[in-house]
Amino acid sequence: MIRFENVGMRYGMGSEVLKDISFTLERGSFHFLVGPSGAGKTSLLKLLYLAHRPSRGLIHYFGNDTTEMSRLELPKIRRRIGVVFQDFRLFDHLTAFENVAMPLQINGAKKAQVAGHVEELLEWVGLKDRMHAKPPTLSGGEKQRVAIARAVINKPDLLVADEPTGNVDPEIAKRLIHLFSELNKTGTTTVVATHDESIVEAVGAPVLHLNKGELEKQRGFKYQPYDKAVHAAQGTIDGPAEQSRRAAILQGGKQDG
Ligand SMILES: Nc1ncnc2c1ncn2[C@@H]1O[C@H](COP(=O)(O)OP(=O)(O)OP(=O)(O)O)[C@@H](O)[C@H]1O
Repeated sequence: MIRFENVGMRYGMGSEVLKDISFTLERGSFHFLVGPSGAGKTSLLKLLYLAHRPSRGLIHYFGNDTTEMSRLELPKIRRRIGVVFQDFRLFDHLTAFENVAMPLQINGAKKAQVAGHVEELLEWVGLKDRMHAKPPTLSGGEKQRVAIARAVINKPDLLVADEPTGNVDPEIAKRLIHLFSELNKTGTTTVVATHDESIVEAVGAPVLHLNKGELEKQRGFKYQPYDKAVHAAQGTIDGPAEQSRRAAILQGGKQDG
């Protein structure tokens, strides 16, 4: 469903912070992303939630090649992705309830439909009694839980979470990971970047291990080379034009900041 092939990424004119990243995320899979500080986890997540374009390589999304997508098409795909940012990015002028309700309202849900659903989710993350509070009055862990509720309320096709348990105690962390795995069971492909080895061990999901911008180990991970995947999906082999287009992109011929 999502495939990276020989992906590189750089910030501006700097050197590559991600190099030759290749993996496939099957629909409905759950993966952890681990690695030391500065390894490139947040950068890889930015590629995954389409906030940044690769400097080389191919990223396929829900059957589309992102290097071919226009800036108008990207927002449509982004609406299918829930993101928990490391720094939360809540709207300070809105209450916890309003922050969580926002993705539903953007998608056109009626106010009456929204209320019950938002309350239920806030209760689940242990914040029902804080739902009318605004982010500046919430603790770090409370903000994190609001950010998680907002990311999952739409049942996204892909959930990307950057250190989602970094500010909460172990009991809440367990609960949040349980929420992710429940959502995952309903079909949401999930990628969680974390430093917390105990969570990785407890869940036992496949792990992407980044080190200095490279994928070092892929425990329990299945990578199918592009040609084989296309061949399997379509029963065809790419024509020469497609092959040379791909070769040019993989060599960095098609750049974008
Ligand atoms: N906006 C940016 N501009 C330039 N370089 C950046 C930017 N953001 C990150 N980097 C660099 O990219 C590399 C990877 O950073 P990244 O934040 O992806 O790592 P990380 O594994 O998420 O680290 P941490 O665990 O500390 O959050 C680092 O060398 C970092 O200095």
